[in-house]
Amino acid sequence: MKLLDRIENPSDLRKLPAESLVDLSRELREFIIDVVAAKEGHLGASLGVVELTLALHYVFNTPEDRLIWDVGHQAYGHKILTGRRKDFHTNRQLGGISGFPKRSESPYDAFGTGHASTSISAILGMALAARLQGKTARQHIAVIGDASIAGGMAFEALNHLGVSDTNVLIILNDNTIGIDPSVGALKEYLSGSKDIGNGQGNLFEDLNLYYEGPQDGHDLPGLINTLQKLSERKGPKLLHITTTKGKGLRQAEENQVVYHAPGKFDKHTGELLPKHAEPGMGPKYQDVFGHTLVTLAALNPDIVGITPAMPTGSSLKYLMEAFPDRAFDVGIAEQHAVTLAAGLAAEGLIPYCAIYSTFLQRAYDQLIHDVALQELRVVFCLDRAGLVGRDGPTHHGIFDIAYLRCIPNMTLMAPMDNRELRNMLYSVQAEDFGTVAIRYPRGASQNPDWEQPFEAIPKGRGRKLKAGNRIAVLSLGPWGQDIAKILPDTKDPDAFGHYDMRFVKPLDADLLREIAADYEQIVTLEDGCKAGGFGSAVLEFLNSIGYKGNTTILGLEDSFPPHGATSELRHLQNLTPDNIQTTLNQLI
Ligand SMILES: Cc1ncc(C[n+]2csc(CCOP(=O)(O)OP(=O)(O)O)c2C)c(N)n1
Ligand SMILES: CC(=O)[C@@H](O)[C@H](O)COP(=O)(O)O
Ligand SMILES: [Mg+2]
Repeated sequence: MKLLDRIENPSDLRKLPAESLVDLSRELREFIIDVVAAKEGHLGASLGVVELTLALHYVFNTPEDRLIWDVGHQAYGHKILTGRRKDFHTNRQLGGISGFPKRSESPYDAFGTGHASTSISAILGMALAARLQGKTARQHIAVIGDASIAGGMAFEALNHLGVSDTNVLIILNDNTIGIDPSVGALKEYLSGSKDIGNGQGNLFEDLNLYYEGPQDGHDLPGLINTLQKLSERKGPKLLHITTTKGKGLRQAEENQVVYHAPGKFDKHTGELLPKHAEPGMGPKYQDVFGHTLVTLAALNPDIVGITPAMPTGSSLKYLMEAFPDRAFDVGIAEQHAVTLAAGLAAEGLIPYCAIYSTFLQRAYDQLIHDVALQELRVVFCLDRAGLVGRDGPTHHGIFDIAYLRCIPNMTLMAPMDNRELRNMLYSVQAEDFGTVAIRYPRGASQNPDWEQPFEAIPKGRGRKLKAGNRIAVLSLGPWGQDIAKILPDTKDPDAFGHYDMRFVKPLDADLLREIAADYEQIVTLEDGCKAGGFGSAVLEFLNSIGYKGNTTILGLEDSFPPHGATSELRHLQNLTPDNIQTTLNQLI
């Protein structure tokens, strides 16, 4: 029997002699590789912390001692050792375990994560609570990566931690990379000062933390030793370890960007399995964005690009390659990215700031105070808008319509397909739309021949795609393509008109008046939360002009959608193309 099969939870682990843990680390790595090869998910980060994970659960008394994993994409080993080995094959599947720590899933998941740089604040909160509640023996540990510790929240928390006199241990897992290589002065400080442990000018010691390191994070006996020593030391402390992302799988070590989340691969050879593109599909929306921006930047010298730590994911990397001086990866720093864009715009440049919809949530005040209020011309390219699939509730980009449309001076639009995305990106530099957000989803678009000559889209103008005589369907974004396919198969195709509204703000008031005059019913459709979204905006307008017909809003219910394939999540919301067709038939 394998050692790993004997571990139901960390108390089993703690019964093992320390000498057997190196064998266990091999088994744990192999287990992660086996499952992720077939089921997909985040790989490199978990492989890099196998020794750390074993050492932490061996030395500390989890779950009584609190352990938080920043971002949480590196917590697969933690899940496997804490009661979820048998369920691990369900990782990120609908109804299965989450790909991130989740409080409702296990008492060992002390804090839910997914977005970066939260762990130090959260663990400090727990440590302060322990002190107030008289739990003086409890230990509090946060594991944070070299890219995540550069995030503003982490710095804010370190500032507090250093004067807190709490029982907190921060483990800085330094593998010199985030998803893409880490950037910035802190990265240079960490990688350039191999002897920052010598006490001279050590940033962390200067912030009042007891510091140990840099230490080899793959030396399991060494780690256990250090953690045992640190567990006996009171006060805030930081252990700096160096690890290799992807450790134990050659390809993952050599190609760390791709093997961050590689998709399916051969568990024996490590080679990626080919992805089968569906016939008739176009490139990913991200690539349409990335390549179009390069074309536009060549035409317009005022264009610059910004990404907070997602050059590959957002495809801003193409601009970084073509115009290195005009593209900025600022690291995990969404708030800085937005205000940086404001500064560039204030000087007359046109920043295209590519941010995942879910991560822009973090920079809401910057968006209002630094950009919109000052009427600055910044183009927010809101990637991963709508349901994102297996990353789940921490990552769905479903709130942006609601949180953006209430901001004065904003223009908010969504392309129905890749050509429209291309034309929107073109239009916002040809004409001044002010502060703009263009939202588009994760993954493949339709239309292989998307690179057509640019056509300007006038601000606030939707378009009629099909006339009808009873019910108007007003779609926003790519789900409009489903409508175009569904309508001919409804019970009465002539009944339905179809409008691609393109803009949530400003709404196309002229077109809406026309629609209200011509149709007895209106249906809206969006890949976003219904509460306060596009449908709400249309309903508010129709109410203001005294529309007497029925309005049906189709969108996501007032809940956090779980993780799973996007098609499954649409099914749960009654929003697959088939579901929508049924709904439309019922309205006739
Ligand atoms: C606020 C926020 N921005 C961006 C991301 C996307 N993201 C997930 S993991 C990651 C890199 C994390 O790097 P690091 O902290 O060094 O951990 P490692 O992957 O190297 O273990 C990024 C940018 C995120 N999860 N949260
Ligand atoms: C953990 C994290 O936040 C990222 O790795 C995220 O999973 C990336 O999502 P995409 O795969 O959509 O780029
Ligand atoms: Mg890292």
